[in-house]
Amino acid sequence: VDDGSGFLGYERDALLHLKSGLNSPFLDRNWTGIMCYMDNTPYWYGIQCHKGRVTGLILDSIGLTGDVKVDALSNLTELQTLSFKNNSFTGRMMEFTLNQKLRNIDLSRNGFYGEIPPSLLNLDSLESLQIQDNRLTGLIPGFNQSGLTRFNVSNNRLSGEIPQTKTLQAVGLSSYQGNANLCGPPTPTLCRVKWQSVSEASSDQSSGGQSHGHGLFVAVLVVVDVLLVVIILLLLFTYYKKYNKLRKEMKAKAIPVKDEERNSTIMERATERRISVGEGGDLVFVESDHGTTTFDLDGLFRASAEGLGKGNFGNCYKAMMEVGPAVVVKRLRDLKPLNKDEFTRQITAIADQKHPNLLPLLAYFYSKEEKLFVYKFAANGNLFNRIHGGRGTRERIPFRWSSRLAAARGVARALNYLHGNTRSHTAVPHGNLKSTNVLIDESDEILVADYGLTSLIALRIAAQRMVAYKCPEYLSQKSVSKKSDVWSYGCLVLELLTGRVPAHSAAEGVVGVDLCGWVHRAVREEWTGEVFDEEMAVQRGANRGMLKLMQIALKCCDRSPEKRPEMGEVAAEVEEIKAGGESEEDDFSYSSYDRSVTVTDDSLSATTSV
Ligand SMILES: Nc1ncnc2c1ncn2[C@@H]1O[C@H](COP(=O)(O)OP(=O)(O)OP(=O)(O)O)[C@@H](O)[C@H]1O
Repeated sequence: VDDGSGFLGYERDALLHLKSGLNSPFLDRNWTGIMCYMDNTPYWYGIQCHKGRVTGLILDSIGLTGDVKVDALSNLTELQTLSFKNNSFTGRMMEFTLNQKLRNIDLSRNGFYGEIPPSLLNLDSLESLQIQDNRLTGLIPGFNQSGLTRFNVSNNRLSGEIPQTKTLQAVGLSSYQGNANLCGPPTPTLCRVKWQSVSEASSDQSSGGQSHGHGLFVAVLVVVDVLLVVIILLLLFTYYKKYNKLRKEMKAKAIPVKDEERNSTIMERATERRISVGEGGDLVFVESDHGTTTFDLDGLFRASAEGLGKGNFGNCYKAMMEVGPAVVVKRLRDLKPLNKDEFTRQITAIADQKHPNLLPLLAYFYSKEEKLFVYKFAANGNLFNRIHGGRGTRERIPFRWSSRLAAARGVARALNYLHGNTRSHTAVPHGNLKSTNVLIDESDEILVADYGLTSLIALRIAAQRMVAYKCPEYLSQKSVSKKSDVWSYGCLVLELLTGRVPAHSAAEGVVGVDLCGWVHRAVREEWTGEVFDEEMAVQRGANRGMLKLMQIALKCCDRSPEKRPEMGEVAAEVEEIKAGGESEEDDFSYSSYDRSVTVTDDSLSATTSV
């Protein structure tokens, strides 16, 4: 019921009901309190509102699993946009009979199966239907809504003739590709052969030469089918026997790590602890300090897994084994075509990178088809959620200045190490620094993840997907360097200081900010004081430190790479910043701070070269 506060209680209940089936700790933390008030920016992640009513639900790429609760959606009668793109939903595709205002539906890149519900034909306002990359079967209903101009059912298992409606014929061939059994225009396949059942075919046999030929054809088909089934059964039987043998061998070969091994080299340990699964692949342990003694390949494959999300280079799962700490398994895709030795060399280089602020690689698995990385699980999530999650709700734990400074310090130390400025012998740029790749462990230590992938990912793919905060020279040259890392670090610090979602990580429909441009403008136009996240300002004594950190970040975000400082210099400057005020001068709190006062620190303005 609309109680006058600008939202409908039953829509909120419907969303909470929907959430209860989504298995998402992130939404559990974020979807609390009031979802939206009148036309203000919604408090809940992925919600769009108009006059307190839910008009959009955009939950893309956040690793949602399970079934969608259809009865919950039925209560969102003002819904115009629904997007669950790139998650791991399964179940039948839902009907939207009570969501008559739906204009955009995007369920692409999930595991929906079953038929496309014909009730979608009654959605008169439908403009876009994106259901590609699922497991849908059956015929395509005869969509004929005149406004439906964006339609994509590619990469499913649909079959039969594409209906000859104006709407379905107007969209290109690419909308249908990847469905082996679709026929008729716009595909080049003719729908000539009408498949008959065996009984129909044999009853036809008495009626002339043509049906005799057809009967022969069906008989050949049956024989081929039977042969195929026999071959498949034989293969399955052989595979089962081989699998059982390998399991027994594996159990016998698993060797526990001994204390004296801890100081041996990675390669020695890798060789000694190699657990062979025959031609299938190896699980190689490169780190013994994080409970790796407690699992083997079999245990890992049997562990219960929870999807953490789909990244640009593969999917991440949290694996919980019967004993020992949870680990994270990253299933890599789009790798360079490296042979096993080259792959091992690159991994050894990654595993060799050891720093308290780098997420440790525990083990890896290599087979021709599958490459997995096993990492320590960071129990307190990632920096993106820490900065932005649960805003405006009572559950939000404030992210204070001192903790943000600690995060900036941790990342600076890690990058400085990767850039070869400390003991590290090989200097490899990170190339993909962003707040979801900065993790927080159970003791609130900062752990930078995804380092070293530049050497493994196919160049063409890396060029498209790396560098979340894109620096100007990356846009023209498509290459990553230490200087592009420095730019990314500057942007990450600005995200920390402002609490704003940067443009690259904003979900569709959620407004993100070009942080560098925005803060540079604030400095130029002399309203710097207003860009700081209010949440940290409650703590006293942070004024000078915050300004100093912003000054460093802006230097890192210089458009010209040569003018950006080296990571060593940056790390040293960040180390010097004090978390609290030790002098009167440093006292600062937004409660006593006039936000209209401009902070025109000369040195700050001097750093901007935009
Ligand atoms: N070791 C870990 N412990 C806890 N959470 C993790 C761990 N590794 C990854 N995650 C989380 O899992 C999710 C998916 O991670 P993944 O690295 O696959 O994607 P991403 O960081 O969003 O993008 P990219 O592939 O570009 O790095 C992210 O939210 C990430 O923070």
